[in-house]
Amino acid sequence: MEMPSWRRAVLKVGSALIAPDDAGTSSKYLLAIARFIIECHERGQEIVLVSSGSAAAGRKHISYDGDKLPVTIKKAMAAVGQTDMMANWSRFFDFSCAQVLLTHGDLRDRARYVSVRNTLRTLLEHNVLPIVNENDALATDEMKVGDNDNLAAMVATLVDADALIICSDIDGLFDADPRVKPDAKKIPVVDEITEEIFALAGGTTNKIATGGMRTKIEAAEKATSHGIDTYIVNGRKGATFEHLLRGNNPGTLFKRQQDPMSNKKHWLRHTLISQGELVIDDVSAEALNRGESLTISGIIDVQGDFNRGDAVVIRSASNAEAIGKGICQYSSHELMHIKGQEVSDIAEAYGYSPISEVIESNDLMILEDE
Ligand SMILES: Nc1ncnc2c1ncn2[C@@H]1O[C@H](COP(=O)(O)OP(=O)(O)O)[C@@H](O)[C@H]1O
Ligand SMILES: N[C@@H](CCC(=O)OP(=O)(O)O)C(=O)O
Repeated sequence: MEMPSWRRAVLKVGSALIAPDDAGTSSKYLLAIARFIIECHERGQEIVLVSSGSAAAGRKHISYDGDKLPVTIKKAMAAVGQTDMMANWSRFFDFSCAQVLLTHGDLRDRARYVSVRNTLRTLLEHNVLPIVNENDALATDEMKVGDNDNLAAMVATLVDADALIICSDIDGLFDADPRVKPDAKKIPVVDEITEEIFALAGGTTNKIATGGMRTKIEAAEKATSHGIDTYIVNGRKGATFEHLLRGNNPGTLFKRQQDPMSNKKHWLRHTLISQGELVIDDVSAEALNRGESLTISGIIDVQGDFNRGDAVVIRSASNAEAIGKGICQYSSHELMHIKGQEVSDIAEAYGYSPISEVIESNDLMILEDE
């Protein structure tokens, strides 16, 4: 099967390929992947590599016998394994590699998001191979993306890639986990990611991997909604990369949506985590649907504890469904005092005149827009 051509791709490589035998990093599978990256460079196709495997690589430096790794041990393994993982990649290339360690905190802050985007674009302009991983050594639960499939999708939208290629230890998405159901069938193309597609996904049996199939489908959902074709392929097979170079689809292709979201709306929808909720009246809900901003007078209720600049979900009082998400210019504490009031009344009562826009239309994403 033919695959669409691409100019810039994000290539995600899972832990099972970096450190396959529980004995630190290995070149066993990376050689074919590195050859693929070199060939893409020679053709003028740009690659951003998102590489897992720091914790898997670090296992040989920090011994731990228990079954479930404590977070501190995993972080220590990631810190020591990250340098091994980078060194293992670098030795394959004549061009330079750059280490870029990110957390979700870097991606949900718009200024930091734009800054990372500029850095990655500059590295590509200078023919440097960016190698991205989550900054596991210091990321806390609140700060982290948590898995590199979703991180790779966020990076793909960040650099406006045309393709996201997720290299795993399996041939693609099957109608059930083939390790559990050996007669499961591979699905070559997914036109639309629905709940039925998510229901096919099981977890991982690999102790050091994070996602399993579910996070790969989440990543495909993020990327395809940004107009990025997404592939899940088997990185253990050299033939995979020969197929990719010939323009064939060796795994599962999740087709990009024809009507992708704008970069900022995508960031709001898929990268920002909401910290609270605003319940608004029907008049305001209609105004939002017309593309207007949300004002103080339309707010009926405020839920959660959030600061200025945090993302919040918006619901209308007459409908339980969320209608949108946006960046709030007020904290929950401030809004509790002024919600539902006209600016002139607030000025009279409190002696100051606040801005009436709680969420500007530019910082707002209506869910029906998708
Ligand atoms: N429907 C499915 N199709 C294919 N693989 C599946 C499915 N459900 C669960 N899996 C499991 O997902 C695993 C790949 O995810 P994971 O172990 O996290 O790999 P990686 O380290 O590459 O991210 C496969 O080895 C397979 O056992
Ligand atoms: N950031 C982690 C990997 C997290 C992850 O998603 O792992 P995997 O499921 O193997 O892609 C690491 O480098 O160990």
